[in-house]
Formats: sequence, structure tokens, C-alpha cells
Amino acid sequence: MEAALIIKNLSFRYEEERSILHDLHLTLAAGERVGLIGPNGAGKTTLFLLLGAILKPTKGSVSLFDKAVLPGAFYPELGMVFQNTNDQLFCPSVREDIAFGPMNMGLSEKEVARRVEEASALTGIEGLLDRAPHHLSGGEKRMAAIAGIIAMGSRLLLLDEPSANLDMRYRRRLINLLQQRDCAMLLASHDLEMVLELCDRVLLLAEGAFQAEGAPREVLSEHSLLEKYGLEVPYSLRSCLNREHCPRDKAIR
Ligand SMILES: Nc1ncnc2c1ncn2[C@@H]1O[C@H](COP(=O)(O)OP(=O)(O)OP(=O)(O)O)[C@@H](O)[C@H]1O
Repeated sequence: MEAALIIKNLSFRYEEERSILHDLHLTLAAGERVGLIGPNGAGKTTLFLLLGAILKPTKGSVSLFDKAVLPGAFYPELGMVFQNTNDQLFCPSVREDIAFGPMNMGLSEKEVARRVEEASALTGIEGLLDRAPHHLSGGEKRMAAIAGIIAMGSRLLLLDEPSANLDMRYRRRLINLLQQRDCAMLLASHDLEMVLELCDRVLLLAEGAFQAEGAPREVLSEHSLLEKYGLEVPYSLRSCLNREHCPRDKAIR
């Protein structure tokens, strides 16, 4: 099966800082959806910046669809949604921001316009296309950033906290939208319910290494493991699998 992403022996430290990631190995199959969970400061965003060739590994290699990732290069197969959308939206209008990726792929004006229409309809932001990105709300900015990567048609999405700032309606739209796409994705999130709903596999990153890996229902049910790393079993798993830690049951007792 074709691999969307292969990470080998990947290590990283920021200059003069302690090591953040040590010797990571990971393969993502084409179309596979993997959740990346871990406490604050575990290195999830750092890992994404390495995969997006924004940072250079201290050691090891990354390849996307059998091509080595080199720092500074543009990989349209890779669509990244940054945790801080202000790092991503920089054009005078939302329309231009969504068009930026497809234009850099050398597509015709007509095709770029078609993709902008399609991506804005899928994300529900058709009414925002002529607005200035820096005047949007946090949730609107998030959906505009997601529309930008949808418009590129990337085969691998790196989503860093994509549901942050979204209200229930936009969050549901995002989950449905991602569920319908057949691209591979690595989804870093503290929204464990979303990880549970969307992902085929989950990885727990902490202390610079993957501490657990497996089916979302299994990893996310492990109360002691999650507690050790500052996480909680998601509510939807507590009531059926682990009644001892169910807040609803505690309230009744
Ligand atoms: N430019 C930098 N220079 C030095 N240290 C940094 C830099 N950027 C991040 N760090 C440190 O690297 C560690 C990993 O940060 P990172 O943002 O990758 O974590 P994260 O898992 O994404 O956290 P969160 O869940 O809070 O988003 C943290 O200790 C952070 O303080």
C-alpha cells in the first residue's frame, strides 16, 4: 500500500534547548486518519513544523508520497492548518487567501476560482469571501484556513487543533467534511471526542516519544495512561467503559 508519510529516526531540539522529539518512527498509509494527542508542550506542533519542512530535523528523515521532504520546499500534496490561524491568513481578502495555494500550484484562473467557490461552500464561509481575514472571528478564521487547504486538494492534511474556537455547528461541519475526504490526515487535538469520531488510529506523544499507539477506542479508554499525561478519557467512553471515573455517575452517588 502507498504510504502518505514516512518518518524515520526523527529527532529535534530547538537551539540550546532540551531535546523535544527523540527518534520517532511513523508510517501513515494513504487515506489513513491518525489522531495525535498529548499534553501541552509535548511537541505536536513542532512535529508538524518538521513535517511541513518549516523546521529542519536534528536527525532523521521525512518523506511524503515517496519524496524526501527538504526544508523550505513547497509540497502541494501537504496541506497544513496551523494552530494559530494568524500565521496562515495574510492576504487582503479571504477569497485571495483561499486562492493562494491553488495559484502557487500553477492552476488556471478559472480552476482557482472554481476551487475557491467549492472550498468556501464546503466550509460554510461563502458569505465571508470579500472580508479581510484579520477582521474575522476566531472560528471564522479557522474555517477560512481549512478552506485554503481544501482548495489545494492535498492528499495529506496536517491539522493542528482544527476544532479550536469552533462553535458546535462549525465543529460538526468540520467533522463531516473531514469524514467525507479520502485523503490521509494527522490530526493533533485536545478535542478527544473528535479524535474518537474521526480517526482510524491514535498516537500519544509525550516526553519526546510515542507512548501509546492503537485503535482510538482502546487508547482513549486507558484512564491511568491518559491521567499520567494530563489527559482524560472522553466523556462518551466514560459512561460505558469506565464507570468509576464517570462524572455523571459521581454526581448521582
Ligand atoms: N521556537 C522555540 N524555541 C524554543 N522552544 C520552543 C519553541 N517553540 C516551541 N518550543 C518548546 O517546545 C516544546 C514543544 O512545543 P509544541 O508547541 O510543539 O507543543 P504542543 O504539543 O504542540 O503543545 P500544545 O498542546 O500546547 O499546543 C514546548 O516546551 C515549547 O515551549
